[in-house]
Amino acid sequence: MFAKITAAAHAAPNNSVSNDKLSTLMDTSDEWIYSRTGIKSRHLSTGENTSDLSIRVAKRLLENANLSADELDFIIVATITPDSMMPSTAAIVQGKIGATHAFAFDLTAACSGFVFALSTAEKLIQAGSHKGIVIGAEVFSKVLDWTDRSTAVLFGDGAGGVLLEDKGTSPLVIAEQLQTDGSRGDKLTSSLTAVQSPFSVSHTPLNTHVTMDGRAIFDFAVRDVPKNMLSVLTKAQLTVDEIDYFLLHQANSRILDKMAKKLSANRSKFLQNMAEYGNTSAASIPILLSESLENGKLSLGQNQKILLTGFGGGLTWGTMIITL
Ligand SMILES: O=C(O)C1CCN(c2ccc(-c3cc(CO)ccc3Cl)cn2)CC1
Repeated sequence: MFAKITAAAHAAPNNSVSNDKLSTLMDTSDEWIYSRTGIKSRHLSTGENTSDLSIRVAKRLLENANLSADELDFIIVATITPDSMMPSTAAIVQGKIGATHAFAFDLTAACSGFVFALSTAEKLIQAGSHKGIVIGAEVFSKVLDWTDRSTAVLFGDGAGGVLLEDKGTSPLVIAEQLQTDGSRGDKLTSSLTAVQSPFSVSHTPLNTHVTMDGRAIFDFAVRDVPKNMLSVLTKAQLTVDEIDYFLLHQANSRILDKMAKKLSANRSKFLQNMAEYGNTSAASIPILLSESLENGKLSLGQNQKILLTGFGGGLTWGTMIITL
């Protein structure tokens, strides 16, 4: 059998913060933020951590699929804002929902995390696992520098996920290509840790907050990512017109404009919800997927072909063309 997405869900903190609200905290404006990014507001935690959002998603997935947690074989959480490194956020979820037969691990690939995790999960199903959940989750608000308006206004908190089961009668993934370029990793960083011990000879103070060379990352997104998308279309022997919808990492609406142009694709096929969520990193694609299934744009079991592309810190980027 093949892997199949049999449920999707998403969750976000109730606290929605508008651009105007942010302009009372720092020198910015709704006009600047919206015109440059397409973001109008974002959900920001008032106390929920990444595991709490992930647990809400996991419980909704199990409800939607009428499954009990002890039927799960694995849980993967893609995040760069875990509650802790040890235990992993996935392990916390496993314990809290009672998935007693599931192995669980976090996966770190920044804004490409959900795509990397879904690709990994498909291979677990092909290798014999029967049911697993893949969650992208972030509480980005805890790693942002709230005195840096160039990054603080861009990101938000949230989680989304899918249930994978070995019920497919054809492959889930038509084609994929995952890529990394660590030589440009310094262009987008967070949570740096220094070597500090009785044996360390010196240490330079680190900026543990999110740092981003916006120009470099924007250029990376416009130059490298479309090439990756086109090569996966070629591998799949599909044209852009044969893709029903494009679900790209929700970093910036102008990026989606440029991607659609580069691919000579219909811009209206590039779904987006950054207006409400901002950039939720590894959570952005699964939240968009879950909302698009809820609003009927996407449907499970109708053989829709969708193209998922994540891109961001690492640098990492990756595209999967999947059949729903
Ligand atoms: O001055 C302007 O117009 C600014 C210029 C800088 N901007 C940026 C730059 C980069 C990103 C971004 C971030 C990630 C990380 O998830 C991934 C992919 C991208 Cl393309 C988002 N916004 C905002 C508007």
